[in-house]
Amino acid sequence: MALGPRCGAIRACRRVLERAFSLRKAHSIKDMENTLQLVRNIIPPLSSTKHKGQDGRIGVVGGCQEYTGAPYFAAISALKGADLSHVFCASAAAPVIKAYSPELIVHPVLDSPNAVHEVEKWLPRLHALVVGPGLGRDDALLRNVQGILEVSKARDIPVVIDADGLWLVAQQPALIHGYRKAVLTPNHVEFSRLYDAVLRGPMDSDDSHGSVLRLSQALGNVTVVQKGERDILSNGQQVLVCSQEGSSRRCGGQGDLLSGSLGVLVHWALLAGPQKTNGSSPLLVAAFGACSLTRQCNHQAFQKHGRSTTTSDMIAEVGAAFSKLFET
Ligand SMILES: NC(=O)C1=CN([C@@H]2O[C@H](COP(=O)(O)OP(=O)(O)OC[C@H]3O[C@@H](n4cnc5c(N)ncnc54)[C@H](O)[C@@H]3O)[C@@H](O)[C@H]2O)[C@@H](O)CC1
Ligand SMILES: Nc1ncnc2c1ncn2[C@@H]1O[C@H](COP(=O)(O)OP(=O)(O)OP(=O)(O)O)[C@@H](O)[C@H]1O
Ligand SMILES: [Mg+2]
Repeated sequence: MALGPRCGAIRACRRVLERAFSLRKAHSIKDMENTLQLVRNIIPPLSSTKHKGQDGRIGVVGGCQEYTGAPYFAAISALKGADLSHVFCASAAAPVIKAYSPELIVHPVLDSPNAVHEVEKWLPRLHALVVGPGLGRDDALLRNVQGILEVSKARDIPVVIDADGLWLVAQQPALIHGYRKAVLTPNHVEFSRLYDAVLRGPMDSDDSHGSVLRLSQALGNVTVVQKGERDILSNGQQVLVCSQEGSSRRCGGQGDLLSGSLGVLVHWALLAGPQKTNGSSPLLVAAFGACSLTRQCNHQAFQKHGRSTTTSDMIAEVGAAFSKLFET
């Protein structure tokens, strides 16, 4: 009997908390829907008057003897929206990547002494670069990639930097400091490494929004996408959260799908400009689009394949996931 009023108070308290939680959830669903609408605004219409290349010519810089899957995943994901997709890789990786797909244009140049020039001559024909998937950490390759980043910046080419490209940036943050056309896509470990290198101290794991915001600011407002259970995105001014439903399957290669699709979305977003993104940064909107797409692919693939889901299964879902999210 004595517990009666206390139980009532606990129930009332729980109702208040549940209501607050469901309001917060409703609010974040509304935010997500508003941002998805901005992504829809930047997608170029398909048209019979366009020529090959107009919807995007994307380059992936990565691929070495050990890693051939990552550059393939990134490049084929880019090609699901773009018209042409190039891979600039080490010579040992090229025949393997070519054999995975006749649809990719593969240049075995990354370990050549002229690597920077060999890539630079293609830059006038490319709209964006994705730098890092499967690059490895060989010093000579990293030096070449440093040169490629420098010439890309000089030509104002947008760059998505992922995987071992982030390793390079952690060694030399000045390489991309203040470059407003760069997007970094670190996973949990890559983010801590970058944060440590740039802010010279461990991140506050209880404040992921603040950590992403501070890293972006410290890099001169470069866009940062911290991948994880929820993806947190910032350009040092705004913070977006993507919690599109995925699954609990965490096979390797999902980040490559994200960076490749982001390559083409970045091009589309910059082409569309801030009037189509309602004043939000086009790069943030593009990044939100790539995060939502990757997570939706993961969700759909998991429905069909469960625990055996692989990144190839997710790539097979790109078309349907894109339609569901962006062509509704
Ligand atoms: N099939 C392929 O060729 C693939 C190649 N990959 C390449 O492999 C190279 C190394 O990439 P890694 O991502 O392994 O980078 P790192 O070598 O920096 O390793 C990161 C480590 O952190 C762990 N990790 C990841 N997320 C974590 C989290 N949330 N919490 C705790 N630990 C976490 C991973 O298991 C991994 O051991 C890159 O070049 C990458 O592109 C990957 O993209 C996966 C697919
Ligand atoms: N715990 C999680 N729950 C749901 N989705 C997640 C979780 N962790 C990562 N993701 C999603 O998986 C995708 C890839 O993120 P991940 O952290 O696996 O990247 P990665 O380690 O770079 O992948 P890769 O193996 O390609 O290198 C992102 O879209 C991210 O949103
Ligand atoms: Mg990765």
